Amino acid sequence: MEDSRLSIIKVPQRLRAINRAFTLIRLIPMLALLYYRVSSLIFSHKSISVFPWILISISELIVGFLWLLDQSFAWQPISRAVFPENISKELPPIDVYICTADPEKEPVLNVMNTVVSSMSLDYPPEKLNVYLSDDAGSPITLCAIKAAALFAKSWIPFCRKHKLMTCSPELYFDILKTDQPKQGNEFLVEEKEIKEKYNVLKEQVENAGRNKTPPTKDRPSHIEIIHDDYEMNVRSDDLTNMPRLVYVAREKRHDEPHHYKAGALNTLLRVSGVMSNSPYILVLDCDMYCNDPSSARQAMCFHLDTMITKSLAFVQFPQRFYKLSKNDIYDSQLRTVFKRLWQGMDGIQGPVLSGTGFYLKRRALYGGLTQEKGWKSTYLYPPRPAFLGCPPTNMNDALVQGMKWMSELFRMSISKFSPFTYGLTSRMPILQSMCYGYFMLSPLYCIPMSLSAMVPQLCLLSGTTVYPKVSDPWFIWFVIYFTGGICHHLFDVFNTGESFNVWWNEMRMWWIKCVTCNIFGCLDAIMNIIGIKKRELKLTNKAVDKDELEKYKKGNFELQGGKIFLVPLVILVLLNIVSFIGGIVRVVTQGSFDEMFGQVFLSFFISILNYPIIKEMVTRKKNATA
Ligand SMILES: O=c1ccn([C@@H]2O[C@H](COP(=O)(O)OP(=O)(O)O[C@H]3O[C@H](CO)[C@@H](O)[C@H](O)[C@H]3O)[C@@H](O)[C@H]2O)c(=O)[nH]1
Ligand SMILES: [Mn+2]
Repeated sequence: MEDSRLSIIKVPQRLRAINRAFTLIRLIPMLALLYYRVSSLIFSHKSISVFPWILISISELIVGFLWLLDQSFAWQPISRAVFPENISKELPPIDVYICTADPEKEPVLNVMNTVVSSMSLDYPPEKLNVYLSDDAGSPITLCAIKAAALFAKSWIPFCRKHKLMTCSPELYFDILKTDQPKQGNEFLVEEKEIKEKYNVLKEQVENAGRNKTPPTKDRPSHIEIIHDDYEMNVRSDDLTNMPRLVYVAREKRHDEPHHYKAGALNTLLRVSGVMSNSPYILVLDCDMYCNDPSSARQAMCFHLDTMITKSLAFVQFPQRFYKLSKNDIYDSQLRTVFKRLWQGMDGIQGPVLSGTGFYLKRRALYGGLTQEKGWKSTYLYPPRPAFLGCPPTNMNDALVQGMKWMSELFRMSISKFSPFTYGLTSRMPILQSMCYGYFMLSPLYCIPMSLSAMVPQLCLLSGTTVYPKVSDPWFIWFVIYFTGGICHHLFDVFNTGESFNVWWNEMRMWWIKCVTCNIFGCLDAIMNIIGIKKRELKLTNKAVDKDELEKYKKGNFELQGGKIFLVPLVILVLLNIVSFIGGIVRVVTQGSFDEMFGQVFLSFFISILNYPIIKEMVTRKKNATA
């Protein structure tokens, strides 16, 4: 019985117990601190400066509230494993959707790698249909997809014959050379041949790219079947049959909203509805190479399981990245999201749809995919990444992306889908509402993080205290609260098999995002809402600059191109250095260690956390003056 299961759930009991203990350990000091803040303000015998005190109290209140919501993710984390070899039912057809929007920012060769790798999925080819939506309607992409289809005719049999795992040619030849599973003369000869064919494809794509035509704002739709074995009646054998490949550029009119990716997906739904109408859909961004041909079968371990399929809307895979530097300074692996938040949500009702890398049941879309209709989701974090994307390699790209999210989340938090209206009226279970609430309100972290990097420091410079003295009995609560948080994070990082360095990088990047992306995201949303600024979704840049990549690999930040975006970061970092130095001088000359310790420590902490940023600023300054 046990071995015929398609999937299992792992409930990490120890982790759950430790998480809950940490929640308790921090809840008590948090309440104590809030009491201390309010009571000092009301009954204070001490001379406190009211204004900074209130600002700090507000910060701590917001942090406390968001922290409370955040505990919902740590309450019931689970993980899953699947056994595709146990599938005995007939596999259902799948439509693959790939969206691209701009041949400049999204290199066409990479898009073709996504296309080719998805065509190479280990799935019956007559049950796989790949649709590429080209929102630029670019002749370059159309030309490239034809060349890619030709290349796939050799590539797919090569992958199938040798059972290759890495089915994106770019990854296969360029990055994962070490991944080559086969040896032997025959294989090496074939590999050489296929490499030459890939070089031809590269050349063809490059040539197509040379003849740049500016995108037209108005155009009719263009739908073209690029390859269809069954229509062409070229029934050959199991090794050479290919999935159907379709190119779709939807109609666009400059005065009509096109709804970005959502609009593109809607078009694909309608087009594929007529052509193949498969019951399952795999949604991919143009930079998400399929990296494990078995991902479709893995997803089917849930969709074909009679115990869960009825209410299962989609199976979400995490977004993982190639070319990640060992020292992941931009925290691109998003460990917290994919190993903590998503697994936490999976234990409650399943993760939210994260835009790419999921196998969706078409039927779940009829009448709207909402939780009230009882739809659920599952999450799979397999050992081998199912899909691989391209990480940002400079601060600007890491920012732009974060800001987009923050802006949209903030808009949502004050829309009719806000956790306060939607969560309460839809009678969502409490833990679930907390999860959604956390996502939507997390942009607000910008307030406490900026205030706590500014107010105590300015007060330190002017000699005002905002924390209790070290000798004050209340001080210990601050210590427990602060170190409790640090320890919980550290435990979580170690528990997911990561190092001390990851913990430090995550903390820095989280802080940086709070004082940049979150601030600008909130401002952007507010300006949209009051109508000063038009809402625009900026595409993330996927073209990697060679020098930038080098710098990234060495673990150095690239601040160029950030402009206004980095202003708050630079100001806050400088302020903390100045106030740390000023604070030390004051403590030494006035002997005020007891009352000033908290503030000196905070300035010190923020300064050392941002050491790589300081280093980069100094290097840039030097280079500029040299
Ligand atoms: O008008 C548009 C704009 C974008 N896209 C495509 O949408 C995808 C995602 O855009 P990208 O700029 O790469 O956004 P990211 O910040 O990387 O996107 C993350 O966040 C988005 C939600 O904000 C999700 O939809 C994405 O799947 C997720 O990867 C890409 O394939 C684009 O080509 C279109 O098809 N049409
Ligand atoms: Mn992307």
